[in-house]
Amino acid sequence: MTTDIHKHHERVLVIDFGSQVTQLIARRLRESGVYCEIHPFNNVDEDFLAEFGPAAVILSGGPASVHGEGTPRAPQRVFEIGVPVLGICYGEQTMVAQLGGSVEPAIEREFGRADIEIVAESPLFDGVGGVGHEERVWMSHGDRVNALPQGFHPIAATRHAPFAAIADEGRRFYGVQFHPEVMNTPRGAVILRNFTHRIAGLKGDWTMAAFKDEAIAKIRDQVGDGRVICGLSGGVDSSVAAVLIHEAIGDQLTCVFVDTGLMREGEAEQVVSLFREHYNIPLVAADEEDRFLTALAGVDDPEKKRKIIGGLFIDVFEEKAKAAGGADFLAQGTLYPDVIESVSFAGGPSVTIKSHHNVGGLPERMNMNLVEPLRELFKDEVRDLGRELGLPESFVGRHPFPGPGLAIRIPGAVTKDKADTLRHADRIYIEEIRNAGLYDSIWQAFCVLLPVQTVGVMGDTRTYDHVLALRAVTSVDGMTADYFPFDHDFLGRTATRIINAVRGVNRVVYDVTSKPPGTIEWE
Ligand SMILES: Nc1ncnc2c1ncn2[C@@H]1O[C@H](COP(=O)(O)OP(=O)(O)OP(=O)(O)O)[C@@H](O)[C@H]1O
Ligand SMILES: O=c1[nH]c(=O)c2[nH+]cn([C@@H]3O[C@H](COP(=O)(O)O)[C@@H](O)[C@H]3O)c2[nH]1
Ligand SMILES: NC(=O)CC[C@H](N)C(=O)O
Ligand SMILES: [Mg+2]
Repeated sequence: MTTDIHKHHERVLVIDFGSQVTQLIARRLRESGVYCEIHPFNNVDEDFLAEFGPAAVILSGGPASVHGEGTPRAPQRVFEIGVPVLGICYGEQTMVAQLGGSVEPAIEREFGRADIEIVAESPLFDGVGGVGHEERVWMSHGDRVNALPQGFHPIAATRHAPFAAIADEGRRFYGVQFHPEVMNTPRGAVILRNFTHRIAGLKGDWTMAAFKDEAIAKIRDQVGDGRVICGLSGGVDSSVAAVLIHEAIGDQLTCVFVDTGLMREGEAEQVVSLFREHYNIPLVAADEEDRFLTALAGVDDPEKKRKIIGGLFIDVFEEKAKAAGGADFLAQGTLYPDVIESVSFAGGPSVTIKSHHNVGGLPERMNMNLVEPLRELFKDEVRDLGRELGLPESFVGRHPFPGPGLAIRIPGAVTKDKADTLRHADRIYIEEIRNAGLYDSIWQAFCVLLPVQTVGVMGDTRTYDHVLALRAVTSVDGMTADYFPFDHDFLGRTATRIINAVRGVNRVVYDVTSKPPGTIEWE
């Protein structure tokens, strides 16, 4: 259902018809200071609409065809509550069909870039252009509107889609065949902002400062005088969650940092000093290197490694919670993308690619309630909140780091020696990335120590050492990723430095695989 936070803000409801890019609608709105939530079309009924009380509604795109039988529709009530409605692609098509117009398979389908021509003045195109202006947009559709409902007129057209944008200015209903939410529609954000700010009259009251105060009040309310335990990894999400909760309830919070022996160089020290010394947050640092390495000895199957690590995390949390006198709540850094229920048209079970370690299994076994203060936020918003809370940039801007740590960057059996080698190489690689000013342009970068030895020659001697792979990707949410296009100078310089400095490595390669078909990590 809806969250409590929204009650204090102007809010937009995004009704999801299953488009691949629905999340981007929410991002664009949030970027302009508007709070919104995404809900699947089949969860939005009259009661829900009344409770949510949207100031405007956006209907997303989707894979179905409006003229197909039994395809999704927006709840008719959406058009009766007197708020502005914007239909995007499928959203435009279903709005047209539901209000008395019609949709047909297009003669020419349009995928990719297209130019629309504005054919009537409309507040939707304020600052974009007037009649006759051509604007670059991104299209992805096989159907098109061929007759408008009463009250509508076209405001933009393409050669193949005479109703590329439509408006009923009286009722404040708008439809666009293109996707304003994607970056490939350069002025899409302006168009969405026109809808929320000019047409719906929203002020944009969603700021991290406001969020912070409300979240603190909400945590106090939920936790009362209970005790909270929080797994702290030193990553962005758990760090921000911990600092926020600490502001709310102080010493009722205990953080547990597990040093798995599979962390990056200096990481354990940094986490402990930041949280103990700078924030004075009670932190149990559990040095469990031996335990993790012993449990992993000789295990080379990636899934087995992940399961062993996940299980040990739970054991350690359980022990530390008991030692701290028990806990009533478990804090997690769950983010909004983890929460959104996406609409699945494909059906059928999905396959497990990797068992991501998570502490989600913990509460049931330990009988604790969850505190998840970041559930409404995207990662970049979490970073903003971290800044708002005064977390140093060195934490806020960090690349994500997986819970299983270096274990999944050492294909084959993990040993302490290998972990040390990898740590050393990784430190140099990241240093080179920082020196080149590239750290913030890369979403995640790391080294992988391969279980392959090759022959080399160093100082006239034969070597027979390991191959190290460098990985760096760009991404928005880790779901898809592209390899980062380093220049050859950078790669050459970094390879030389690593081979000279790191014992046990005599060859360096760069991974140029995107995701899909690869994954970001190698295991
Ligand atoms: N070494 C660790 N010690 C304690 N808890 C951990 C550790 N590693 C992971 N966790 C727990 O698992 C959760 C999920 O890890 P995840 O890597 O997804 O998030 P994060 O580390 O907070 O942020 P980031 O995505 O930036 O790395 C963390 O929020 C934290 O609660
Ligand atoms: O907390 C985590 N526990 C895990 O078990 C785990 N496995 C992968 N990752 C991180 O998730 C993102 C996507 O990784 P993949 O493309 O390799 O699946 C990347 O950012 C990975 O680093 C994990 N994070
Ligand atoms: N991107 C969309 O929303 C596509 C809508 C519809 N499936 C079409 O092909 O026209
Ligand atoms: Mg992490």
